[in-house]
Amino acid sequence: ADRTHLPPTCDSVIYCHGPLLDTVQMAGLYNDSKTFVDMKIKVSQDDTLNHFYDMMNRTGSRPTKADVQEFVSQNFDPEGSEFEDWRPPDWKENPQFLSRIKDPLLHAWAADLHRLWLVLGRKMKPEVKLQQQLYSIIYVDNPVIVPGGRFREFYYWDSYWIIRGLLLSEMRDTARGMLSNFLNIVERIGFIPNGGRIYYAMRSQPPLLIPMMQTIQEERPDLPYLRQHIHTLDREFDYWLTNHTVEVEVGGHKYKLARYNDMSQGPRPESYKEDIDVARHLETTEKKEELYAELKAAAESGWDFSSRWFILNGTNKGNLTNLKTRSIVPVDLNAILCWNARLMADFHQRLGDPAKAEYYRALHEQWETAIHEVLWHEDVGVWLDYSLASARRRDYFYPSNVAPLWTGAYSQEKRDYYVSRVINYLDKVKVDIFEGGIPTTFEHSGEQWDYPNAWPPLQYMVVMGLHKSGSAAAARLAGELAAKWVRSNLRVWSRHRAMLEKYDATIFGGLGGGGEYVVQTGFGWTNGVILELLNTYGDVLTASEAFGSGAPSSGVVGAQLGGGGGVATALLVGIASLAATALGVVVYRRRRGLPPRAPGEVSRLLARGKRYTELRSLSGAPARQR
Ligand SMILES: OC[C@H]1O[C@H](O[C@H]2O[C@H](CO)[C@@H](O)[C@H](O)[C@H]2O)[C@H](O)[C@@H](O)[C@@H]1O
Repeated sequence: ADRTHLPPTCDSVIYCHGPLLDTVQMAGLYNDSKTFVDMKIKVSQDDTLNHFYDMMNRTGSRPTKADVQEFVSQNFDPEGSEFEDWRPPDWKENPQFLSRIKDPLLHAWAADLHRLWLVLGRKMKPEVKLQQQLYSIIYVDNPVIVPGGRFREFYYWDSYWIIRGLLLSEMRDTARGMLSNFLNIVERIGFIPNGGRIYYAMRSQPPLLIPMMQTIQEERPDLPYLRQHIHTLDREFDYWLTNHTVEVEVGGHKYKLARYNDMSQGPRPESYKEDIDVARHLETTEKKEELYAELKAAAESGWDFSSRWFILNGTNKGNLTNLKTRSIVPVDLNAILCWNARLMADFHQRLGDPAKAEYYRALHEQWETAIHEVLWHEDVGVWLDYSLASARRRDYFYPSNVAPLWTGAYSQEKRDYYVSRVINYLDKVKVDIFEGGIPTTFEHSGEQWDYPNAWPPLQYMVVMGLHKSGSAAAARLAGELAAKWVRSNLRVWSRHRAMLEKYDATIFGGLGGGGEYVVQTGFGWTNGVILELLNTYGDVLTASEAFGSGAPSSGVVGAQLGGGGGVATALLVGIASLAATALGVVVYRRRRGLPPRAPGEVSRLLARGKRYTELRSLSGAPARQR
């Protein structure tokens, strides 16, 4: 397709396209390409460009790295220059939800996480509003809570979990301020960009604005606020309907479903060199542009990057050059949009607009039908992504396969049926045998949204989907998965005093990795998810569990000991861990009705120093390739 008529990622000839960006980013001055595009221009855009061309003339258009570094130092202030000190005024000690957390260790940890909002709050200096052209940050009136680390600005889908966490912390003004920022941005830009920088302004992220409004309304109903902003919500929904839907024909019927997309030219400015390098082997500009579009669409999905978006000979093998994000209809995106339609019908009903309510009700029904007809698979017992390229399902495990349970995007009359099939599916793929959480995929591509990484929003979707499904078996599984996630996060916290953006599913207390930047700490959505799990399970959940319960015991012992050093402690932890793992194998197999392992088999594996990871091969799950 011809993409030459499309606009660049944004107008700025400094932050989004043009020779200056190309020269600086290709010089590779920083470990992280995002550093440069987050810097503030010292003087004016025109002066900066003049200084750039002076430097190019001086060096015969072949500047050395040192020349480029000097130019940047002279013309730009460091990243993060747009913020001033800010303490959220609505932060207070001891919000009520803490009292629901019975276990003293978990209680103390929750109080620490509540305190982290103070660290992650960002308020823009007034001059940012007056001199937008000197910054890449998108100005918003209200302070925000950011994810943390290199993510110094708001992120669209992250903010859903952040806002929920803030409400538990009784930080209503901050939460509502963030929602108001988003509503204001939809009015200014027409949709919510991936994140709060102009270089993100041509793509979005999973559409959670309408659920954010629902979250705020649920916590404290405010009809006038809803009325004031309902048209903005209409606009956000319409953006997705207009720019992201495709027609899918199955069994002679046509259905409308959504997929991620991109309508701009050029590589991602924040990962400029990385994208140019991936596209390097392609001969034509047209082919390069197609690949850039796939990269940007993958970033829009929030799963940047993942084998989930690879298509190679009809499989999910390959690498970034095989990205075909735009050709895949994802379960989670459609589950979220179906939910959006239901919420919008409800909002309009509450506001006394039956015509609009009916419009969204019809859309919701169509979406629900399409999800069932195209994405649900009776033989597998779950929803699966759909490939537009091959007109076939993509039968791979992703936590997002069960997203319709979370968003309620299925016929409620058949609830028990869907729920029991999904539990069987999760059991079949052995989703609960991983020591550190649910892995993102079973493919080890080296990308960050792949095995063995485990991401907070995905744990949340599965746990909450099961938790609220009304089935006792589902609730039990939800509780087990939640306990494992909470304890593994706690393990990392007790060792490193850090909350991470992602973890390693295969190691209790394991750190996430892979992808194009190092694992980040902070971390907005991680804290939000843990706070909500602690709020949900705090009356029964403990930081450790007694032996023999089938829970992952190996790391729990360490967490109890606070990850302390010393040979004796390490030995104790080691012995207890081996015993617990052996016991875990027995319990795991018994619970699933599997015959016990041959005598000595488990101890032989344990003696080889392999621990819980081996449980996966013992039970048939893929082995870790790292
Ligand atoms: O700079 C690379 C990419 O970084 C972001 O993606 C990752 O972090 C986000 C913030 O936590 C998260 O929303 C996203 O799911 C992560 O993959 C950014 O969103 C991407 O657009 C960007 O290319």
